[in-house]
Amino acid sequence: MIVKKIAVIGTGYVGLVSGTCFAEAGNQVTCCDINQSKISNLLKGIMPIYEPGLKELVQTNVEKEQLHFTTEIEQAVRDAEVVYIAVGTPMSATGEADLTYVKEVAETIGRNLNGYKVIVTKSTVPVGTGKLVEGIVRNFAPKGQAFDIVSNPEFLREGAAIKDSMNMERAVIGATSDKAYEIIADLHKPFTSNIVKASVESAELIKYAANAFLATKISFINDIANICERVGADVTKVSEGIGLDSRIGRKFLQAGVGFGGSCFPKDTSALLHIAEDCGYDFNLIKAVMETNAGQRTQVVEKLLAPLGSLKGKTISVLGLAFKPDTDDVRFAPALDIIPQLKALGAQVKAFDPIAIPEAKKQLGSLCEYSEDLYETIKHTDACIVLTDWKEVKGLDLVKAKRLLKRPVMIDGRNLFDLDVMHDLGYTYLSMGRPAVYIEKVMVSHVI
Ligand SMILES: NC(=O)c1ccc[n+]([C@@H]2O[C@H](COP(=O)([O-])OP(=O)(O)OC[C@H]3O[C@@H](n4cnc5c(N)ncnc54)[C@H](O)[C@@H]3O)[C@@H](O)[C@H]2O)c1
Ligand SMILES: O=c1ccn([C@@H]2O[C@H](COP(=O)(O)OP(=O)(O)O[C@H]3O[C@H](CO)[C@@H](O)[C@H](O)[C@H]3O)[C@@H](O)[C@H]2O)c(=O)[nH]1
Repeated sequence: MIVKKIAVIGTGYVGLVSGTCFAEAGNQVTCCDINQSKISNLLKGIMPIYEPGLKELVQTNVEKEQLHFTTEIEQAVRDAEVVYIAVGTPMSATGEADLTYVKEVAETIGRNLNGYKVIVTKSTVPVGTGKLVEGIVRNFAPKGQAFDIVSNPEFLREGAAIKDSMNMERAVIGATSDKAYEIIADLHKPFTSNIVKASVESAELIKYAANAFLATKISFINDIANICERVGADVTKVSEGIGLDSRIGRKFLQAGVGFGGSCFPKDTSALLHIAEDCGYDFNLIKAVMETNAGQRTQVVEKLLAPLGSLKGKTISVLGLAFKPDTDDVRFAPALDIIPQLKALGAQVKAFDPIAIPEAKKQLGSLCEYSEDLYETIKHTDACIVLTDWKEVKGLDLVKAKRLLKRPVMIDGRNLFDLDVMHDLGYTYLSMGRPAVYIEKVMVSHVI
């Protein structure tokens, strides 16, 4: 690999992780952001996100002087040979990807183009954004200044971001020239030997197709789970039975409260808009989104079955993050479900080991927060499992039952064994598995 000077614009989950990994591979990397406090914290060694292994890797590369942080984006662009765009592309009010930040950055790059550079989009962007960025850069760049555009989408998973980036299953590179392709392929040599060379448009679509396919697997198994409940089958067995067929595979077949996070909800919606824009009615993806929304309301319906009304009841919610090992709460099930519980008259106590500060920004005083699992459960009428944190998986069920006012658990992640829950005397309603129903929901002794 030939060492490069790289500017990464946007120091969020993707920019910070990929910038750090490029530095770890020996490149000179400057991560830039418009958010002053994010950059000043990073300069003090304070990470803006929770991601296993990130802090240590940042520290090592800052000490080696291979990783730098700045808000001076113009200078970073001027100094770089490769400029990565890693800003957010959030869901707009109408459901498509909002390209405001990408366009802003393209203008900044254009204005500061002082020699040949490869401009790479890592943000998830609709097909055609490569051309859009090219047009903006050309508009603001000095006349005749050469540059190339590359689409190099990101596939990391939150909670496993460093691992995924240092050891990619594949890299996808769509470039406007062979020269640019070779530069970006060379940068990826330390991370993977599987490189898919595609057009810019194909690379852009690969990202959405990958996320939509995974989301489809989840909604498919959730639909099967809903059928299981009606016919007395167990979705975990169905999932195992189909997943052992290598053509299907076992991954992403865990039924539950539906997918959340910063990517699947927004990217399925953006793909629907991409399809609409080219005159294609993508019914499958509409159904995937619809099934997912339904999984959220189901949890509340399951709670109403044993409790009747929620008025005057207190419910404990186990897990605020959209999945374990992250503090990200974007489109987390808890953000939908806690307001539903409140609207039905319940008081809510919520547990999370890491995501409370992020959740508070969204939910405010809608619930009480605690990092103590058993304090959260204590004196509540029922608990709902929303995130498969290891702390929740390892819950002492005997102790939890003693602390609960009623032994009622709604499990949105299918964490516990049905026989165990039955023998312990829980009313236990999970997703796509037979209900464990204790006829009389007794008020148990609270220690
Ligand atoms: N989070 C993930 O797991 C993940 C994985 C793959 C792809 N993606 C995609 O990558 C992109 C970034 O996602 P993220 O989760 O890292 O977002 P994020 O919100 O965590 O970070 C984006 C950063 O860009 C900064 N920014 C915005 N405008 C800027 C500008 N004009 N100049 C400099 N910085 C600016 C913001 O301040 C923020 O720090 C999105 O398109 C997302 O869909 C995300
Ligand atoms: O069998 C499963 C697997 C996942 N999920 C849920 O699906 C969501 C997404 O999970 P995951 O894919 O692990 O998390 P993300 O960090 O959002 O990663 C996805 O989104 C990223 C952003 O585009 C991509 O880069 C990754 O490849 C893609 O996996 C979470 O709410 C999970 O709880 C399920 O409900 N059942």
